[in-house]
Amino acid sequence: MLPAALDTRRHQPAATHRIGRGRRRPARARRQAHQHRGAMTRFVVVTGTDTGVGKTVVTAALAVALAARGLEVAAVKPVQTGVGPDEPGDADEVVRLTGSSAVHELARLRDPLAPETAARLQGVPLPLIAEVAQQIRGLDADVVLVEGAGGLLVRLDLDGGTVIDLARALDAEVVVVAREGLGTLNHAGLTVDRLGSEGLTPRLVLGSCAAEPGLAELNNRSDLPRLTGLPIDGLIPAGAGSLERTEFCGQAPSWFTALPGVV
Ligand SMILES: Nc1ncnc2c1ncn2[C@@H]1O[C@H](COP(=O)(O)OP(=O)(O)OP(=O)(O)O)[C@@H](O)[C@H]1O
Ligand SMILES: C[C@H](N)[C@H](N)CCCCCC(=O)O
Ligand SMILES: [Mg+2]
Repeated sequence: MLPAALDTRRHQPAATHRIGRGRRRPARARRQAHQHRGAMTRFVVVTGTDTGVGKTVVTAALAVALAARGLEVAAVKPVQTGVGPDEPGDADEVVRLTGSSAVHELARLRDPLAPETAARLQGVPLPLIAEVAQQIRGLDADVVLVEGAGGLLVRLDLDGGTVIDLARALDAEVVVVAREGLGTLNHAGLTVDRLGSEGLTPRLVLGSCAAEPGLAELNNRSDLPRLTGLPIDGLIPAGAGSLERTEFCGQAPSWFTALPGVV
């Protein structure tokens, strides 16, 4: 858990239990486990080909699927934009879907814009990517999921830092959430190519898959792996974001054929 002073969310998540887990291990056992895993913590950055592609829902689904493997999972939204002080943001959505209390939002800005733009308009600073990475490294978990804002090149600080810089600072795996419909071949291709040129090898997940896919959706499921060189590791069914927690936690592990953050 982040020390309270670092967890700048204005309101605590609803009273919740761990992701799909029963009682938390006693504090001494958790400290011993954390000391043991120390550098063993693995980081997964969840980015997307765009805003609104399903990064938050995928973050929640990954948290459930990893916890189902017996892993302690934490989730972080470094910068939330477009919500007021007492409105639910992405971190709250992850809490609602998973029941986890290990979910953190580090900064919140009023305008529904890119974090850099929203911060400039609000006249407030943003922590630099290096500072964000340091805070995230302080988390006590086997796997830490980090959701970006918008797509890959959206600036998360006032120094030009993006989720690419954060992934590099955390030596993180990168999950790219893509749409399944027409247009995704270009968006996913651009995103994957840019990550490759940065020396990062992403995984692909489709954020919202129709129960009855049309011509483009069907062909994209084979064209995306063929053109990006990446398998599709997860298909999140359309409507997943509207499921009740019990259904979401029961179904989420089945949506993935491979998981990041697992050695
Ligand atoms: N599988 C899904 N089925 C139905 N609705 C979904 C699904 N995934 C996402 N949505 C809905 O689409 C909207 C955008 O999804 P989400 O918030 O996950 O996108 P995002 O990529 O996280 O956006 P942002 O860049 O703002 O963080 C939300 O209202 C969410 O509930
Ligand atoms: C406000 C919304 N919820 C997103 N988190 C912010 C998306 C910024 C997208 C910027 C852009 O690509 O033009
Ligand atoms: Mg989101």
